[in-house]
Amino acid sequence: MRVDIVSIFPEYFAPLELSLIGRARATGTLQLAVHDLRTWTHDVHRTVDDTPYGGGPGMVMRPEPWGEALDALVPPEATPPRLVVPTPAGTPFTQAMAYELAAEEHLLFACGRYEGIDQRVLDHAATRMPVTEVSLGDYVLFGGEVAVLVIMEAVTRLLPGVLGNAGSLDEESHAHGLLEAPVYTKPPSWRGHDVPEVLRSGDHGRIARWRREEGLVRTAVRRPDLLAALDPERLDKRDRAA
Ligand SMILES: O=C(OCc1ccccc1)c1cn[nH]c1
Repeated sequence: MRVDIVSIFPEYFAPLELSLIGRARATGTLQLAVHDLRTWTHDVHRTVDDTPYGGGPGMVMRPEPWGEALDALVPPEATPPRLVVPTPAGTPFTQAMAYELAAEEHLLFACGRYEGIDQRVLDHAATRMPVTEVSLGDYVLFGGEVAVLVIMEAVTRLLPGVLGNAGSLDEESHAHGLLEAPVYTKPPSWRGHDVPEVLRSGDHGRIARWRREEGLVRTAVRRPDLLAALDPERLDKRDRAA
């Protein structure tokens, strides 16, 4: 997968050299390039923002630098990338969207700052490539950079070969629409707290049922919204009978 990131703070993305993402880059699974939006400014102050039409607080990112950046990174003959723009006004980012993005050949992340990017940048881009405005949650950050780090981690870990133990993908929270059951490791008793006996029973059917039950209870308590949206097809067949 090829990923381009455009930001006025390219140094935010140094962490993408580390750990499993660093290894995905070293093995060629992920080709990542980070670009400074100011590359595509031409004034002495390298201006990327201006005051908002219609008034209001803050500044808006000017369209021209973004237009030139996208022209440079998406030449007309190239297969267009999906343009991903983190914004509080976006579509909720979910594990399902992480899988969709992980299936793309080329992603281009645009990091907004200030009050956002002039809408015409996205409207024009949409004539040449798919555009996804995505929200990580109902809060406001200073800019899209941190959101891109989150999305990059969620997507990269789904790429083939990135996670050592492939099993850890299909058992994690949100993998089957439920929250994951609690996890334990040695010692069997710690500060007066014991590991649930079932997990040490060796009875794998019983353990699987316990984990599903615990996941259901957690989901009902913490995320009733997920329970309402639960697709019975994704539940284990034994649960559907229950
Ligand atoms: O703050 C966010 O993105 C950065 C951003 C982009 C445009 C204008 C202001 C801030 C964000 C919050 N949830 N998901 C994304």
